Amino acid sequence: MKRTMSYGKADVWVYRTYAKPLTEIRNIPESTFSGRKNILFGMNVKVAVEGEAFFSSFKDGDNTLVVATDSMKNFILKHAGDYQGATQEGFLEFVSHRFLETYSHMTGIIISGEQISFEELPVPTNGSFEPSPLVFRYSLNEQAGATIEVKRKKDEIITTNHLSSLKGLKLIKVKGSSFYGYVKDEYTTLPESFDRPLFIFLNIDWRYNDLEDARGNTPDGYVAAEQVRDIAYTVFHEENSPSIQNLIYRIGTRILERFPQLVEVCFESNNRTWETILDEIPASQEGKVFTEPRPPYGFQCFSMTRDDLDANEESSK
Ligand SMILES: O=c1[nH]c(=O)c2[nH]c(=O)[nH]c2[nH]1
Repeated sequence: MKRTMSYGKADVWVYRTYAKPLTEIRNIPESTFSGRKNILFGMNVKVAVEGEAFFSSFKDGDNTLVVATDSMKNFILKHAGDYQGATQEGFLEFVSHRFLETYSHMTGIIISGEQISFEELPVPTNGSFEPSPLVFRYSLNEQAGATIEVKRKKDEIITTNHLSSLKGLKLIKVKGSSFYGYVKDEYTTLPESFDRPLFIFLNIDWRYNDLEDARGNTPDGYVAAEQVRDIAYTVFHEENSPSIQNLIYRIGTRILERFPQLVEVCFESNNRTWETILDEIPASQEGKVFTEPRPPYGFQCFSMTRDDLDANEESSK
């Protein structure tokens, strides 16, 4: 059995001002997103370092080759100043290659980041409102994420895996969702619902065919988490869903249709459907009252590739 052995640093908060703006984004009908100014480029980074050379630190307490995790934090922060690109994926790949270039006894790096979003704020400018280029609002909403894996292979440093993601998207649709027709047996207590308030938490991951697109250097190549978010809520808005399973399938289909540069989309969804307290309010045509559901919660995991898209096209012919 192969041993698990790595160590590293988490919660490395990086804030870089005036990074290169992200431009030349593919236009899609579901989104007005056209790029990021990157006046503030912030992320929370986690790095794990691999190498057989570290075995003696675990076995014998020999720290001769141990790069302190505190130094790793400094390394990441220092290189944030050197990064010339516009994307989190690009930065994580840049810094992980630098780790292997600098420390010859490191053989692999797994690095991930969650982008800290700061929202633009409109301020009065020349008789109308324009986004302030100086003041931003810290956002507690969903985040763009990325994971990069880099390995040393003989004399080369190779990026062996990459994944981009949208984490913690929380969407409520107040009506137009149902859930019925499921197995009924002696364990069933859930009433069928023909119109439920559907509250979902979504994590969505996507993988590019060519990593170069993820770096943000190719026109129309980069897929922004903001665009994935906009597709997710647009599909939710447009279509009545019979289940979360089917909803995420349709969101995935739309993402793969819009972005031919992607080979795979993966979902993890949570069902947080509110509990109905009042089905009718006498003074209101269609108002209801809800509260948070009690635990436990349901979840769905689903990954899809372009083969699923081709299967859809075949069946609609
Ligand atoms: O969209 C849903 N899928 C399920 O599988 C499920 N199960 C459940 O109890 N509620 C729901 N909702």
